[in-house]
Amino acid sequence: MNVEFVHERSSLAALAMPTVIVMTLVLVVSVLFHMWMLSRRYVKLGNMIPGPRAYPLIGNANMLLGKSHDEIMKRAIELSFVYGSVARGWLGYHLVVFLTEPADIELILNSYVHLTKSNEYRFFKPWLGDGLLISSGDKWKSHRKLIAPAFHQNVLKTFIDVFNDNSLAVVERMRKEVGKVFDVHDYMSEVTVDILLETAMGSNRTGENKEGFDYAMAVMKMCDILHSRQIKIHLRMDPIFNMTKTKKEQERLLGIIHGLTRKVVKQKKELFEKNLAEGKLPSPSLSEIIGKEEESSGTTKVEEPAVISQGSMLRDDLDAIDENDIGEKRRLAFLDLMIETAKTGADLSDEEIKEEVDTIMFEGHDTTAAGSSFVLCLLGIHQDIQDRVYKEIKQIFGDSKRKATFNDTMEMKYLERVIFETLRMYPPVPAIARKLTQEVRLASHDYVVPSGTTVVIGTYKLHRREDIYPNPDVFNPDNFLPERTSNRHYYSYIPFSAGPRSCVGRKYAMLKLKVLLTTILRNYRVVSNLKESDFKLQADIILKRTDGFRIQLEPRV
Ligand code: HEM
Repeated sequence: MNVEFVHERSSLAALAMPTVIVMTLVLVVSVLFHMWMLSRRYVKLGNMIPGPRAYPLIGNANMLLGKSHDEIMKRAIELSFVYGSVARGWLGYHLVVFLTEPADIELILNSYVHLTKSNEYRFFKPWLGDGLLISSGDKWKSHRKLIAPAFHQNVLKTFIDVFNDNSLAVVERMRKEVGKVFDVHDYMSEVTVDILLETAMGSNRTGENKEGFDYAMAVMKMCDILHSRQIKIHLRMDPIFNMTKTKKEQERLLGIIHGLTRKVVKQKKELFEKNLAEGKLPSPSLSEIIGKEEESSGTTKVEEPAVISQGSMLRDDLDAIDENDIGEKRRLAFLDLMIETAKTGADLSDEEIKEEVDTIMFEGHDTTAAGSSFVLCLLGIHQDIQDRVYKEIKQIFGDSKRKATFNDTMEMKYLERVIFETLRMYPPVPAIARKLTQEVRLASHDYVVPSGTTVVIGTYKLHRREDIYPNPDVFNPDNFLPERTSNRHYYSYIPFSAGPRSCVGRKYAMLKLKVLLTTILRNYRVVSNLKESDFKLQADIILKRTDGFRIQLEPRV
C-alpha cells in the first residue's frame, strides 16, 4: 500500500472526526430544542389550529423560499380554501395565525388591547418614526385623539379646490397618452403626492419650488424602497440591507424628506408664534371649524369605534353640510392644524408633528394611488358600469365645465358603490397584521391564539368569501346597495380597517377619489382590452399589479 495514501486517509479521518462530533452535537441539541418547543403551551396551542405540515426548526418557512410575491399570493389563496377561515403557519417557531372570519376579526380590530403592530412595520421606522401608523400604547392613543379632528369633514371640505385643481392638471398631463396603452399608476401616484403636499404641508411642487419637487420625488422613491424590502428576502435583514446601495439611497431620500418637513414645521411654527404675539389669533380656530359640540365638551372626539353598520358608513363619509360654512374661508394644511393643537396645550413636540406629517404623506400616497388606478382599470374593462358612472356625472354636471363641489360629491352615489366594490375586490391594504400581547379565544372556533403570535387579518380573502359576497370574483357595484350592506357583518368589509385603529384618512380618501375620478371621466373614456384574469397581483404591503395598470384613454367630445 502506498504510504502517502495511507497518511492522507488518516489525516482525512482525523479531520472528519471533529466534524462528525460537532454535527452529532448540533443534531442532538436541535432535537432537544425541538422537543422542548413542542412541550411549550405556545406551540401546543398553535398546533391545534389547522395549517400545513411544519418541519423542525424551519416550520413552514420553506413555503416562502424562492417564491415571487404573486406566487406567494396565489399559494396563500389556495391554502385558504384548504384550511378555512382560521389557519396557522410557523416561521421557525414563531406562530402566524390567519383570520378571515368577521367575528374573529372583530375581536382583534375592535379591541383597545390588540393595538400593537407586527414586526413587519419596522421598515417604516426610519421614515415615520413613532407616527400614528406604527406607534402603540399611550402614545398612539393620545396622538390619535389629537390628530383625528384634523380629518374632520369641515376641514376636508376646504380641500375641495386642491383636489379639483390637481385633478385638472393630471387630466392635462395625461393628454399626451391619448390613443396609447400606458400605465396609469405613475400619473395617479404623482397627482396624489401633489395633493398631499398641499393638504398635509401647505406646500407644492409647481414653478420655482424645487424643494417641493424633490420632496415629491423622494416620497415616491422611498415607497419603492419599502416595497423592495418587503419583496426581496435579503433586503429584509437589517445587517445585509445596511451594506447595500439601497440603504445609502434611503438615507439620501430621508435627508430630503425630513429636511423639508422639519423646515416647514419650523417656519409655520414661527409664523404662528409671531401672529400670536401680535394678538392675531387664528380665526376660526380648529375647534370652531370642527364644531361647537366638541369644543363645549372640552375634549375632541376620537373617531367612533366602528360598531356602526356598513350602510351608515356610506352616509358617514358624506354627511350633509352647508357649503358656505366657516371652514370654506380658512384652508389650513394638517400641519397648521397640528401646530395649532400643540399651541393650545396639547402634548405634541415639533419632532412628533414632523413624524405625523411624514406618516400622512406615506399612508395617503400609495393607498389612494393604487385605489384610483384599480378603479380606472376596472371601468376600462366594464364599459357598461363606466356608462352608468358617466350618466350620473352628466346628471350632476350637465354640459357645464364647472369644478366639483362638496355637495356634488354627495350626489355621486353610483361612483361611491364603484369605489367600494373596487376596494372590496382589490383592497390597497390586502392584509393587516397585529402582534398579540394577550392570548385570544376565537369566536368562530374553539381555538386559543397565544400571546406573542402575529395575527394576520386577510382582507383580500375576507372580501372574496362566497358566503358573504355571492359571485365574489365578479365586479358588481350593487354589492354596496344599502339593502345589501345593511345585513352584512360590519367586519366583513374592512378596506380601511375598522375599530379604534381604523384609517384616519378614509373620508379624505373617498372625497379625493370622487373628485379625481369624475374629473378624469368627464374628460376621457377609459378603455382596456384586458380581462381581470390578466391582472398579476402582488402580495405586498400595498396591493398592486406587477403587470402595470395598463389602460387607454379616448377624449370625450
Ligand atoms: C384608498 C385609500 C386608503 C386605504 C385603502 C387606507 C387603508 C388603511 C388601513 C387598512 C389602515 C390600517 C393599517 C393597519 O392597521 O395596519 C390605515 C391606517 C391609516 N391611514 Fe389609511 N388608507 C387610505 C388612505 C389614507 C389617506 C388618504 C390618509 C391620510 C391623508 C391615510 C392615513 C392613515 C393613517 C394616519 C393611518 C394610521 C391610523 C392609526 O393607526 O391610528 N390613509 N389606512
